[in-house]
Formats: sequence, C-alpha cells, structure tokens
Amino acid sequence: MARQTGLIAALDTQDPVTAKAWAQAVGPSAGAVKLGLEFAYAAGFQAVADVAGSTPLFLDLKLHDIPNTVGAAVRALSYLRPRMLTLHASGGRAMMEAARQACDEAFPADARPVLLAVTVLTSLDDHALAETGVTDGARAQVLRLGKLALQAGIDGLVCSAHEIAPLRDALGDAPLLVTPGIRPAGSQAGDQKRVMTPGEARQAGADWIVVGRPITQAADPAAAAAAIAAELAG
Ligand SMILES: O=C(O)c1cc(=O)[nH]c(=O)n1[C@@H]1O[C@H](COP(=O)(O)O)[C@@H](O)[C@H]1O
Repeated sequence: MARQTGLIAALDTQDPVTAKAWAQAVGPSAGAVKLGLEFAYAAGFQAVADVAGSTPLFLDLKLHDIPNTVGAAVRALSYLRPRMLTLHASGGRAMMEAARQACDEAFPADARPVLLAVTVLTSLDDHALAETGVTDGARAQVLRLGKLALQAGIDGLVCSAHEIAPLRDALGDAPLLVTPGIRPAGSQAGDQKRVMTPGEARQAGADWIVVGRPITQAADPAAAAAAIAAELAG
C-alpha cells in the first residue's frame, strides 16, 4: 500500500502580503508552508513567523557552514518554532551532529523540529553534479549523503522522487523523505531537472512533496493546490 503523502507549499516571494495570500489559499490543501531564503532575506524573520501563523512552518534555510556556526544558527532561530528545518548534508557529519545537538538543547522536547538534510538538489542532473567533482551520479551521491545524515542524527532527507526507491531499499521505512522537483502533468520543469508528478511521487513513497511555482504562478493558487492534494489522495 502506498504511504500517505502530504503537500508542502513553497511560498517563494519577497512580498509578505503575497506570501500571506498564498498561505491562506493553500491552507485547506497543504500540511505545511515552506518559507526560505528569498522570503527571509527580503522580508525578515518576523515576517516568516507572521506568514506561517498557525500553519506548520517548514523553514528552508539550507544551513551549510562549520559546525559551530550551524549549531549557533539553530539555537538562534529556535524562537521561530519551525516544524521542519533544512541543512545541507554535504556540510558533513560534524555539522549535522552540531545541528542535532543544538535542536536537542534549544527546543523543548515536544517542539523539536524535524531536521531534514538536503542530499543532491533537484536542479542538478548527473552532468551538473560531475562538474562539482561527483562523478558517479545523483543516485549514488544521494545514497551516500542520506546514510551519513541518518548516522548523524538527522530525521529525514530532501531528495528527488527518483531516489525514493533506492533510499528505502538502503535505509528502510523510517526516514522521512521529502521531495521537491514536483511537476503536475503538463507544467513547466523550469530549472528543476529530476522531476516527477505528484501522483508518481506518491506511488514512489514520498512522505511529503514540495511544490512552489505550479501553485504560486497558477491563475488560481487555491485550485492548483487542491488539485495536487486530490492527486495525492489518489
Ligand atoms: O530544500 C528544498 O526545499 C529544495 C531542495 C531541492 O533539492 N530542490 C528544491 O527545489 N527545493 C525547494 O523546493 C521548492 C521548489 O519550488 P518549485 O520548483 O517552484 O516547485 C523551492 O522553494 C526550492 O528551494
């Protein structure tokens, strides 16, 4: 039986009014809203808290620095009470362990965010990855970084839906798998390379899919989000 797959709506904008309107539009369909680098840098972290309101917040800051700095950053943002928080697995074991330790110390036990390690960005294909020095392909790198992240105490992985099956084979059912690079049939891939439709990602076993522009750039974001939620419900 397929796992239940939820929708996370990526609200990528610089404008708090637009973000708030999108958050309201996707509210009935999405299990969380994702606010990330663009919004936080432009609007500030108080606006992040305001837009999320009572909706679970996926805080996508993709932390990647030395362990001391990442640990301190996690402590500093604990007041935002994110439900999920991202960091780059390529920052290494000690960096991820520092993030986990900071979470354990700075958050109440019942409010610790789910830590998600980004493995290989969905905008990278094997060729682009090879240009960074990783020559055995996205799948192998996702597996390598996924194993490392879990050993370091990370709760889940951000990957493309193409890597779900090999990750489940290698790591079992426990890790949360969160997949961006989702495109409903007929929509533009844009800068995304390793893409799947919502229904395909559900069949593959994603716990969450992350969808931005196919919702936010639709003529009717509420309807676009509802259609994706319906596709996930099968
Ligand atoms: O961490 C992420 O959320 C993320 C990781 C990744 O590998 N690929 C990826 O697209 N994302 C995010 O997922 C969202 C995808 O947006 P759309 O391409 O507009 O659907 C963006 O906010 C990205 O920052």
